[in-house]
Amino acid sequence: MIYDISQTLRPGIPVWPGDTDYEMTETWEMNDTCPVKVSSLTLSTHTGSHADAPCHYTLDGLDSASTPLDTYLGPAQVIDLSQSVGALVTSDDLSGKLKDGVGRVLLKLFPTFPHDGWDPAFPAIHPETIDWLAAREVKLIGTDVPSLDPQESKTLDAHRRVAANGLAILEGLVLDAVPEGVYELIALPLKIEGADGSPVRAILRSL
Ligand SMILES: Nc1ccccc1C(=O)C[C@H](N)C(=O)O
Ligand SMILES: [Zn+2]
Ligand SMILES: [Zn+2]
Repeated sequence: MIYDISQTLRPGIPVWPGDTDYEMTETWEMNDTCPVKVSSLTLSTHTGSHADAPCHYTLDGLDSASTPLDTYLGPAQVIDLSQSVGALVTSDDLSGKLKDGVGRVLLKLFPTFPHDGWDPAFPAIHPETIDWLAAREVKLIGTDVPSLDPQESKTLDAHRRVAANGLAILEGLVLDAVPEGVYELIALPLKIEGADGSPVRAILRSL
């Protein structure tokens, strides 16, 4: 079975406060003299379900065109913390839940994904949790919230620990319909030179 865990990119999709609104413009219209329809897109690199690139949070970090592809392909464990999580996910929240050797963890923190709204107080990840996951061979952390750090964070402590441990990040996933378990994750960033992030079409395939 395939679970589509991607937000729909559409006019009005909620974006980070102050960031670029999503817009699609028709540049060619199909008609009697024009055989094609062609559009152009304006959007933030962090719109919807996306992969952060290291250069988003680290000076001289890799861009979306350079991040290793295999990180975004392979076994991933979905863990639902939405009924118990506080402001920050701690390793206590994950203790006893992490299956050995899966390598990718997708954390469901929203009880229901807010498709039409923005929750500025979304749960985030305690920086020590990143070190705890990295110590257990996790190389990708994904979540349904729009950032690993709280919205008001200026120090991006969780992102800093991701950089220190060389993990990959997926944010803005939609996990409402996915039962907890291990799946095959496919969520490749676009090959955009210089980009600090990229929308992904994220899916989970039953193993
Ligand atoms: N668009 C922004 C503008 C300014 C600061 C953060 C954002 C974010 O979108 C957060 C991002 N998704 C992150 O990786 O944490
Ligand atoms: Zn992001
Ligand atoms: Zn991020």
